[in-house]
Amino acid sequence: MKNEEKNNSPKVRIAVLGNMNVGKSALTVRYLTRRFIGEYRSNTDLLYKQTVTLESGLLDVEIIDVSVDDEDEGFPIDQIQWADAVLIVYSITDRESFNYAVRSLGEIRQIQNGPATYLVANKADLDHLREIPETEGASLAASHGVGFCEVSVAENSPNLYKVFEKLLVESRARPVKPRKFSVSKMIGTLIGNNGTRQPSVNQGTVQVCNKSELQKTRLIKRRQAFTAAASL
Ligand SMILES: Nc1nc2c(ncn2[C@@H]2O[C@H](COP(=O)(O)OP(=O)(O)OP(=O)(O)O)[C@@H](O)[C@H]2O)c(=O)[nH]1
Repeated sequence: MKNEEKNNSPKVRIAVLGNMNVGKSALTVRYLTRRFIGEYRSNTDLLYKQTVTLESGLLDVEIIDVSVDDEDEGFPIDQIQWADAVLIVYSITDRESFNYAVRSLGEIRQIQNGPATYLVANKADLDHLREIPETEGASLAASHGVGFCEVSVAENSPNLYKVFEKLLVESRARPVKPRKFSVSKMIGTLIGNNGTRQPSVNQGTVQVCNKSELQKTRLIKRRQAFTAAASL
């Protein structure tokens, strides 16, 4: 945590939130590595760290891929309060994932000085399986005053990069967020204190958060295999 405290470069934290199987991991990994990983299920939060280049210069970005599973019914308020920006993802083929997005937007709305938020409808390539018209997503976003677009992570929609950039730029323009938790304490809570070995994500890192040691070990091994395949 010492490094965390010493690092003075600008930093933005993004939480990627959405129901199961909507493509949160695929979206995050696509943004960070430009690669599409087809099979990427996990039941553990993952924290990605990477330095990205914006027009305004270098920016340290941390992205938490928030895991949702059947037993995990509560809204992940800690992760949302930790974040400067939230990207809510649903799948156009899955009405339940849209309902989850509706609930999440409602929860975020109740947070005072809440995070910059964007709504993303994924799997636009599966139009033949569509359950949610684009207009419905757009009007949901408009009713909460947040940005919206449809993307296909599989087909590498240019819009998905624009969404992350908009959130980063918007978060940078906001006053520094008064944090309820110390950064060190919050990161410690999210990732545990054993973050000694971090596999690389295309010059960034990924850390497993929260769950059992067995899951951590298994997932780190999967990520190492992935990063070996995905490094440019
Ligand atoms: N057709 C299509 N499939 C996609 C797209 N994005 C992701 N997928 C697939 O959707 C499935 C779920 O993707 P994940 O990235 O694991 O989704 P997730 O939201 O992280 O899922 P959880 O781990 O359950 O939280 C995988 O089989 C992906 O290959 C897309 O744009 N189009």
